[in-house]
Amino acid sequence: MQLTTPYYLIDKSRLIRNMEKIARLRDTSGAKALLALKCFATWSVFDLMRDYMDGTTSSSLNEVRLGHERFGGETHAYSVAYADYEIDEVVSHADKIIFNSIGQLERFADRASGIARGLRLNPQISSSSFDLADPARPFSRLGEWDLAKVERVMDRISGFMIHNNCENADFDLFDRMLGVIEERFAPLLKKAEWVSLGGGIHFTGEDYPVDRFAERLKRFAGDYGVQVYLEPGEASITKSTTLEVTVLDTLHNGKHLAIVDSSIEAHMLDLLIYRESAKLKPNKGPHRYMVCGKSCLAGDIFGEFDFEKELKVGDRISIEDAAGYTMVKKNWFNGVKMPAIAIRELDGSIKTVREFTYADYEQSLS
Ligand SMILES: Cc1ncc(COP(=O)(O)O)c(C=O)c1O
Ligand SMILES: NCCCCNCC[C@H](N)C(=O)O
Repeated sequence: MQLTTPYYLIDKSRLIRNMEKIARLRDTSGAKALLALKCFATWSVFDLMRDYMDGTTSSSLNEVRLGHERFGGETHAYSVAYADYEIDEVVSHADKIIFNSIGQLERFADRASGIARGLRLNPQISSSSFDLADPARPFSRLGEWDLAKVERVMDRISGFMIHNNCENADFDLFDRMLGVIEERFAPLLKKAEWVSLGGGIHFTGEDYPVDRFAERLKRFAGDYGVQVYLEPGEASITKSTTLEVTVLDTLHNGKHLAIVDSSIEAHMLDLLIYRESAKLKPNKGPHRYMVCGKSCLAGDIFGEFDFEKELKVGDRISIEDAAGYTMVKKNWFNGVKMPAIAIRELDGSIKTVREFTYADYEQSLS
């Protein structure tokens, strides 16, 4: 039976391709891999993912709890700032807690004395071409960079987290930036037991030199005597998922337009935030359409794509690469029907794991 659109469709066989690359990297480099829940937190596939990854990392109390309860393994807690009322519960779910600032560390170190504590370092360089996602942007609040200040709190921490990559598919750039990190922070790294190099490294992408990457991580671990962690979000789930939609209307207003039963604003928000087009395959043929969402936002547009045939009401469209920063960011703008979440199992069968109803919409408000 055809499922009713819209729905996100996670394909386990595609997900496994990423997982196998991650597992190979762990074996060859000795690095541990933690899923960044901020990017992808659809726990129905955690049973598959946990066989290939060491655990999760988080950005909030809710995420650390989800990681602990639904994924298991090693659970890292990080937040830009913890509130007094949440710190004890955060600690109860975590193996390690990483503070974003010395101020937070000093405030909460004693309440986190039962688990490993760390600090976020900001190396003041990044691979991000997006100001919005650049942790090293001017006046950044993300981590400490003053070596002397960090030296003074070394007795309260055993490791560091450094996240400065963003969709970085260029190994040489990663390598150079790690070199700068070593130059800047060598005295601190030598005193650490573990270092997380964060996420944003696209090592599961095609043609990424995974062996060189593994060798670099292993060398870094050996030089400083640290356990290296990676926090892949996008790299864990890239190309595993589609957003399945249906054409509701077609118009011609100088261009051919197709309106679908979804919304980029509500269901693939990152594309709108970063001004990127959605991806469609094969995107070939003589009929060009602007594929638009059904919210009232004038710019609710997935992109312009080429089709073999003219689109008509009822046609199905599959939007590619719809796992990262989508389901975790979906919202009820315009009350648009929220996509269900479905999984294509390894035997090809599809099961719906979550549907959202009017009650969910109503209960999201009061
Ligand atoms: C600290 C940290 N770790 C990991 C990630 C995951 O990044 P990505 O999904 O690009 O791999 C992020 C992204 O925000 C992050 O801030
Ligand atoms: N596709 C456009 C850029 C996406 C950036 N994603 C990662 C954001 C993450 N929150 C970060 O800040 O590193």
